[in-house]
Amino acid sequence: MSDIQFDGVTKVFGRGGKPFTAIGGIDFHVNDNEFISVVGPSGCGKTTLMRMVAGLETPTDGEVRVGGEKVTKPGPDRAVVFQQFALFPWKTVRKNITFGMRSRGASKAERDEAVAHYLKLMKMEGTEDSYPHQLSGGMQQRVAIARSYATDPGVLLMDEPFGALDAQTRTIMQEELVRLSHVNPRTVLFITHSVEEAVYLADRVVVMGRNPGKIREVIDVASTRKAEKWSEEPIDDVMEMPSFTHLRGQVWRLLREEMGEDI
Ligand SMILES: Nc1ncnc2c1ncn2[C@@H]1O[C@H](COP(=O)(O)OP(=O)(O)OP(=O)(O)O)[C@@H](O)[C@H]1O
Repeated sequence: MSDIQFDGVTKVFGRGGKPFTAIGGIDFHVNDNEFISVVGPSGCGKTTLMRMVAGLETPTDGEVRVGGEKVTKPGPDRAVVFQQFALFPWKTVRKNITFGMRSRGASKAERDEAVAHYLKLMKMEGTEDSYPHQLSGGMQQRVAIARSYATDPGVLLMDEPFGALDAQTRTIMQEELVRLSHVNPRTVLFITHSVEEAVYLADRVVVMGRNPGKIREVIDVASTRKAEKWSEEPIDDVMEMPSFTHLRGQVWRLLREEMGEDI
């Protein structure tokens, strides 16, 4: 089980000698294998929330539990994918993908199998021996995603993973992530500034508000996706469906209210 439980999670930072409440008491449950997108105005605490699940930041009050265990430090059960690809430039694609597996003591046969499996899923066969600088930005990010899956974490934490990609590559990556999450379901927290991306990918979209950071509303997408068979259609067609534009409008309205004078 890799569910995530937030219980009264509060984070206070010291800023300029004064306490600043970045997250003001969040209670929320992410189900095992559920895909959650998180949207909200800049500075509402999305990254801070994710860092607390990753164990890179400790709540000032309350607690985060993953699979029932209180998070106190980073662990192999939680993989993080950031906007910057964060590959090792001096290692080949193969070695980048298997990095976490090696430190876990996986055998060569297991590593070879994982490389073949994920490169096939990512449509990147034949790039095993390439170095990151020989790949496009989209390909590098696919390797980063393959690496995070290869360590077999229960929870994937993605902070604007497609933010640095051009629009076309981003669309391809979104489709691939949906495909991957069918073949290889994981509990995912996905931060994005794109409302379309949030709605397209998620089972539920969490809209956050700020001052202090809190959950404003949670919007269910999974039931609509299933009823309208989104996964059988190409992304461009899904984004034109009334069921999609309705949900997108709902998230937009909430965000607009939260952003107030900023837009
Ligand atoms: N280490 C820190 N020390 C002090 N303040 C911090 C620290 N980290 C984050 N903050 C503050 O906490 C608030 C939330 O930051 P966070 O990066 O989590 O927001 P965000 O929603 O991810 O923003 P963005 O969408 O712009 O990336 C911001 O006001 C930020 O300045």
